[in-house]
Amino acid sequence: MAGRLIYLIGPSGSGKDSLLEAARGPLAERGCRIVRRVITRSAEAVGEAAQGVSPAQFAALQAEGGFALSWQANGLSYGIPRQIDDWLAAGDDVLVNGSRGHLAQTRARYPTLLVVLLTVDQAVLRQRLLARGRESVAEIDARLARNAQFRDSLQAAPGVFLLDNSGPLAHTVARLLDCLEEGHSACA
Ligand SMILES: Nc1ncnc2c1ncn2[C@@H]1O[C@H](COP(=O)(O)OP(=O)(O)O)[C@@H](O)[C@H]1O
Ligand SMILES: O=P(O)(O)OC[C@H]1O[C@H](OP(=O)(O)OP(=O)(O)O)[C@H](O)[C@@H]1O
Repeated sequence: MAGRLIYLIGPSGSGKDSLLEAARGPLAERGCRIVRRVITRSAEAVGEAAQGVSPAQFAALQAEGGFALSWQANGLSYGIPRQIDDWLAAGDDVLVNGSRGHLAQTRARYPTLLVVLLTVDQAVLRQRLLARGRESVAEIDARLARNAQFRDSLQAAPGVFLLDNSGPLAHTVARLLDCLEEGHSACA
């Protein structure tokens, strides 16, 4: 039986990367893979969760069909390696750090996907982005404005599992694992 694509989305700074890192071990124990993204971000700003490439390298990978999914946002290009289709076909679940802006296209390609929307209060979000210190204040403001565009429509959308990350990360990890194990209606 084919595995399930779990599409984790949420505003920049909501904690997607932190959640993936914290849940990496328990997810692996449950046979769920986490794919490493390809991003046109400098190598020092990416880690285990992503591979940094130049725009030319990204274009070459895309041209040779290397991506199952790809999108542009925040001035960067993001690619999800095509390898996920082999994993899914082999019956493994695959968790992807995705894009809200690319949700419709992802749903078209993977109709049975589980969408997990990470939410955080906007004021907390701003504090977390400032504390993370990866972007300039102008870039942070642009991310917050982008979040405001998506927030209301996505939080009310059917088939989207809302996962609040305003509290301790350990709670969010536990809730994610519950969702995957219990077959919440949005997880079915
Ligand atoms: N539950 C949490 N409580 C406190 N800080 C958090 C929590 N989750 C994430 N953070 C912090 O918020 C910042 C943004 O998290 P990050 O994982 O980089 O978000 P994203 O990948 O969604 O942009 C990081 O500095 C991270 O340490
Ligand atoms: O359409 P959106 O939902 O806004 O998403 C756009 C991109 O921004 C996030 O990545 P990014 O590398 O910027 O992660 P960050 O959240 O850590 O900044 C997200 O994972 C998407 O790749």
